[in-house]
Parts: sequence; structure tokens; C-alpha cells
Amino acid sequence: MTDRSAPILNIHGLSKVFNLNGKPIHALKDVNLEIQKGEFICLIGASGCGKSTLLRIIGGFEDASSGVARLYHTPIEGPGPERGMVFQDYGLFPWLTVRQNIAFGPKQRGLPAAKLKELSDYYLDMVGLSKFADHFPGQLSGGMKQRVSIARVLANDCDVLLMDEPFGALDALTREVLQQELLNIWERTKLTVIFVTHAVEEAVLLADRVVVMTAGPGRIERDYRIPLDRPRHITAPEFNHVRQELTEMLTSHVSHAKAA
Ligand SMILES: Nc1ncnc2c1ncn2[C@@H]1O[C@H](COP(=O)(O)OP(=O)(O)OP(=O)(O)O)[C@@H](O)[C@H]1O
Repeated sequence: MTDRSAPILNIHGLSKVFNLNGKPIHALKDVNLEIQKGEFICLIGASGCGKSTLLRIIGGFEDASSGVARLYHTPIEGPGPERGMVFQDYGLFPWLTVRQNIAFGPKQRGLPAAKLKELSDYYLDMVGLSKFADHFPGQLSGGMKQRVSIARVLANDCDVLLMDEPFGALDALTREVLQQELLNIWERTKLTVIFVTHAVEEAVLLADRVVVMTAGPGRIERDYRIPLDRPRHITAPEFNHVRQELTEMLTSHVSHAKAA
């Protein structure tokens, strides 16, 4: 039986070596991480430190070279409905309408038409796109496409939302709106979120814990709990203080890496 009081994710001694034309690329080395159900985790670090690789291993899209990632005690051996992935480039089906995109997973699982309608209505409303149900992705803005992508993952009833720089391609204003919407959804659904970002401010705004990674090979350098209550205000002095602290953590790793 599944023990729901255990950490939802347990990553132990995880390493990943890619083979690029016969040359080993050490993407991750001895990564250890425990994530509790309902936590919002941000993974942050310099380009190439293995954030996406770690997310893809948790998603089951990539195998570890050694070590193990467990979801509720069970080693992850492939993708599964408990984990939903949201990418920067949306990953929508352009030939399906917004509603059909959202209902795609449940339809594959054989849900009847009435249930599909009810489910898609619910998630269309949650992401504020009810009026756009019959539009195609090509007729939507980037922010709207990302809302569809989030709704599609939620409609699959996952426990863990894996997000790889989901707002990286959006303009600053849309990004702020979507960050707020994501927080509202997270509070409403109690999902566990693992969110990759390059942006310190985004991490301080969203995360319970920020996991700082360093490159060559990628490992966890710091696991930092954000000492701020919610809701957070980016103009507040204490927010700025935490942002500076995290920025210093990140830049000190970059300068140490250069000096080494
Ligand atoms: N399929 C692959 N084959 C070979 N090397 C790979 C592959 N995927 C990733 N890598 C290498 O593994 C390392 C980690 O890559 P990864 O994409 O996980 O980093 P990242 O921190 O997500 O980077 P970014 O922030 O730029 O997206 C990099 O050196 C990358 O070149």
C-alpha cells in the first residue's frame, strides 16, 4: 500500500552521464533530495548544471546512470500519470482546440463524453480560458498557450507538476500574471511543484525551498528554505533581502567555479 505520509519524492545518490560521440558528459553527480507532498520547489543554477536533466529523470523521460529517484517509495522507471510536465514551448497539439487539448489525456483514458466536457469546463474555468474553448493554439498568445498547457496537465489528475522554465519565453507582465495564477492553482490543488528557473526573483516569489545547483558535474550546492510568509510582495524590503542573499549564493558559486 502507498504510504502517503512519506516524502512524495526521494532522490538518492543520483548521477547521470551522457555519452556524446564517445565522450562522457557528467550532467549530474550524487544528487540527494527529499520533497514532501505539497511543497513548491524551485531548481536554480547556471546553464548546463543539470536542472532539466534532473526534471526529466523525475518525469521518467530519462534514465539515471546510477542512484535512484523514488515516487512514494517506488523507483521511477518511466513516465506516469502521477507526474505532469509543462515545457517552455507549451507542447500543445496545434490541430486540436483548447478544449480538446485539455481533454486529451482523460479521453485517452476512456472517460465518457459527458465527463470530458465537465472536466474540461472545470479546468478551462480554472485557467480563465472558458471563452477560448474552441480556439486553436495558433490563435492564442504565449501566456494563453501556457495556461492551456497547465490545464492539460492538471486534467490528468497528477500529483507532481514538473515545470521546465515555463514562463521563460513570456514578456514580463504576462509572466507576473501567470506566476500569480500558478500560486493560486497550487494553493487550491495542493499539488507538489518542481519548477526550473534561471530567475532569482521568480524563485523567491514562488518557492518554499530553492535548490541551488552547480555545474560540472551538476550537484546540489544549497537547499534553501525561503524565510518569507505568503503572499509575498516583490517590493517589500524583506523580499529584496532574500533575493540578494540568493543572488550572492549563486554568484559566489560561479566565481568559485571560475577560480578553480
Ligand atoms: N541528450 C544529451 N546528450 C548529451 N549531453 C546532454 C544531453 N542532455 C543534456 N546534456 C548535457 O548535460 C548537461 C546538463 O544539461 P541540462 O540541460 O540538464 O542543464 P540545465 O541546467 O537544464 O541547462 P539550461 O539552464 O541551459 O537549460 C549539459 O552539459 C548538457 O550539455
